Amino acid sequence: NHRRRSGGLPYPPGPKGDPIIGNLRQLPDGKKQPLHITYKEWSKKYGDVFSIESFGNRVVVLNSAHATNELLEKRGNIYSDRNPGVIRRLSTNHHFPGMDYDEEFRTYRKVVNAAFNPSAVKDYGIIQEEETYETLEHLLDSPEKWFLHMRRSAGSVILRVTYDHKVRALDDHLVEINEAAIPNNLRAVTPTAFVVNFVPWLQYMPDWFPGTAYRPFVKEVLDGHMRIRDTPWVELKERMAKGAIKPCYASRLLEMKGQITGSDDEEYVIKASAGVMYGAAVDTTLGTMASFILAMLLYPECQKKLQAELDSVVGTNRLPTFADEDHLPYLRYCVLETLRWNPVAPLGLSHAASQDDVYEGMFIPKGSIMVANQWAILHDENMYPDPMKFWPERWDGRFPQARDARLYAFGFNRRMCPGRHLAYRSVLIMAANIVSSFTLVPDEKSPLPANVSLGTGQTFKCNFVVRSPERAALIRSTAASLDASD
Ligand code: HEM
Repeated sequence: NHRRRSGGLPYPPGPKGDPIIGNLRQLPDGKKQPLHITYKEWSKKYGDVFSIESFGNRVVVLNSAHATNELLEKRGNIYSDRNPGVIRRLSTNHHFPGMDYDEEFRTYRKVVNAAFNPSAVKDYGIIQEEETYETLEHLLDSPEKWFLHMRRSAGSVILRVTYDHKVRALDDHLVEINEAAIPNNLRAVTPTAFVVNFVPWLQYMPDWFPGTAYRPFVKEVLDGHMRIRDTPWVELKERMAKGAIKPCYASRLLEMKGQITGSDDEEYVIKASAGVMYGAAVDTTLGTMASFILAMLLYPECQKKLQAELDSVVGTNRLPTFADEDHLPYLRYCVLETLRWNPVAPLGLSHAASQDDVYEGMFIPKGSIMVANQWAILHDENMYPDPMKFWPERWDGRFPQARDARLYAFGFNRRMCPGRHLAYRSVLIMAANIVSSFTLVPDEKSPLPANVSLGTGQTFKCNFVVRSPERAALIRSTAASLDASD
């Protein structure tokens, strides 16, 4: 069958496996070193496109911009499904990040883009500024809890943007139901997490049969989706009925209801799409902020240069706003460099092939899981010389071959992160304000990690030294004016 479908062409090369279980024994578990590093090493041996296989499931790993351009971008129409695991499929119920690239998915993306395109996102700038100023005050009060303050801030930005719901503390009820759903969602999209993903006929066996214990898990995932969709929606509708709501993703889309895609169930699409935002936004934005802070600690000369730019453009009598962005090139380089130097999703979110395909003489069968090693691309020395170094100046035009880090850090083509404009601006405004108000100094007794990885809850110590009593007073007075307008 393979010979007929592939015309005798080989699969992309890879480590030699065993019969049936394939590469199961070679699969790195990521404990010794992160997977993206192992994959980059293997790409030197097998080529920038290599593959591994187990129980007939093939994973194709793309380690170069050339390969992601040729496949995920140019042939995006056949490489935009999600991984074909049974669990992913069973737990996708209107959860669009897990959907294949089908009609329903396209409706969701249309709706999301209507409220998250670059011009719509500008309207949320005021929310991002206010949450940033509030975080500065929290950093003055309890700098040792910087990670928690930023978590609150990231949560409040996304819940205000989505539902006009302000988060005052991390015990907020919407934060809690969203946080509770995240681990299950991550497990649901991990192809190796359940036997039934490898042995699909298990789904037709009775509950007593070994390997069917995934069923309560799927129910839990689906229940979690319902909770995070319904709870804020009911509250939103109540407040809208009273006329007590500021413009946000949900209200903006409800005003356009019926005109976005023409479909009858547009309100359900708005509600279900809103429900995925917290989970997609918080850890990613927070991880990127933590990477920025780490970079400022490890590269104090960059921090000094950024402070000098902010001082000369913004001065000392006010805090940075989005209106300053165009005058702060070094700030923009620092944010791009953060996304490149320590991408928080180093292997992105895998896609899948919806058809058989041939690439440079290699056969890629339908259903293959496509992993883009975004970290390897963002550390390709042909585009980014001296790639391990945090070097914002690389973005000043001196390397014409350096493609914008956002083209890789946010994924590809039809699945590319729809929150990228919002995310970029969240990091930019927070980075500007923190460095303009504080000097970040490493803690002498605690060594710094070399990088930050997502979802581990791993953090590090950083001293936030306010730059002057006047700046502290400015933070207090700005935060007080926010409280007054609340
Ligand atoms: C710096 C922060 C962020 C990074 C690095 C990031 C990165 C990514 C990546 C790599 C993907 C997978 C793309 C692909 O499959 O090719 C993705 C998907 C997604 N992101 Fe983000 N993201 C960030 C912030 C956000 C924010 C703030 C939101 C919401 C406002 C968001 C919403 C989503 C959604 C809904 C998807 C799924 C898209 C789909 O399946 O079609 N992300 N993101």
